[in-house]
Amino acid sequence: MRRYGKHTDEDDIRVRPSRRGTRPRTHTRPKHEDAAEGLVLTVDRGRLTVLVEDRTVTAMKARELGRKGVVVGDRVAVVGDLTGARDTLARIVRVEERTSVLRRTADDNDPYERIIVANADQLAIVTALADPEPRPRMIDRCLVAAFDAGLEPLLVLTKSDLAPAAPLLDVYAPLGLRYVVTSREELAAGPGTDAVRELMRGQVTVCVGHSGVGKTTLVNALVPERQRAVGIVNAVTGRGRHTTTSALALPLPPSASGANGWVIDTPGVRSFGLNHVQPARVIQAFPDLAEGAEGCPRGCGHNEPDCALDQWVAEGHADPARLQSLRRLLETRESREED
Ligand SMILES: Nc1nc2c(ncn2[C@@H]2O[C@H](COP(=O)(O)OP(=O)(O)OP(=O)(O)O)[C@@H](O)[C@H]2O)c(=O)[nH]1
Ligand SMILES: [Zn+2]
Repeated sequence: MRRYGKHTDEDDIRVRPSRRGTRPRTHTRPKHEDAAEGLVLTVDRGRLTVLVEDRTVTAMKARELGRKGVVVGDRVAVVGDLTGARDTLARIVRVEERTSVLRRTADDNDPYERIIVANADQLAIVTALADPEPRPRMIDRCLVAAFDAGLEPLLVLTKSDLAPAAPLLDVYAPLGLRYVVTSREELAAGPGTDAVRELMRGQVTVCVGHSGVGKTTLVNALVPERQRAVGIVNAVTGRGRHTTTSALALPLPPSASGANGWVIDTPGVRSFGLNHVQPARVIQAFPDLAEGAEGCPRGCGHNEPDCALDQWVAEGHADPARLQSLRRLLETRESREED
């Protein structure tokens, strides 16, 4: 497969023996060596908002990128007018290799699972403890997507004034997830917000949650700059508010330690695509079980009669509750998003 997104200078350097010595000679300069580095903040109908140093630049994909998609979180090389001034348009000429990709689920409007965020470290699954009721199937789907993409899950339980967190936390206890319990009042008070920010320091965190769970309340508390950031995007797109379903990357305020990080809001993204998920990848998030799965038949889905994990657990190598949780997660691949 052709690799894209990686541009090495070797491509442009030809080495040949020289009478004067054996030093490689550069015949052609690297393409776009004057390009600036940028971070894609949001995408709207082919227009990308890219952060270049401290400026927000509008850009388009250069023709030479072909069909390759450019998504929020991508590290890119941009050329052209980088002033960020009104009505200027820069060009994205290169997409750097991605450390992770997150796909949104296929839906009625689009039969394909598409990559929506690149280079994230963490997936914050925002769930209200009540109003609306927690939906464990939905949480499970998000967990599978996170494990598959190699992202660290973080459970953010909101509206703690309405219901206790313990029953839900009990369900997830075998997974040993990181979690935080919060409410609008706690977020408004400050220390509650700091506690959540602390779990996001220096990381790129994607936030996902169903409508009404309090995701906007959370993101607004985490990123006081949000309104301004949305304003900049609106100035670029000429719309009244951020109405696209594109993700939007927002900077966390800097902390005393200097590390800040990014929060990526995902309006309109309700779940993540799981059609491509391989059990072998999900089980990597369960090191205690992964070892036992080495005794499984090839291509084992881990819920068949000859799965070696039953024996592994019976022999006391791992907690039966862990195996139960793994099997429940693997089953979500067959469930529908609405379940
Ligand atoms: N009781 C209670 N209500 C909350 C809390 N956080 C948010 N809400 C309310 O829940 C409703 C939804 O909050 P939002 O922050 O808009 O939720 P959202 O997930 O962004 O929802 P959408 O905007 O529909 O996507 C609003 O009426 C909030 O005032 C909380 O901690 N406790
Ligand atoms: Zn198995």
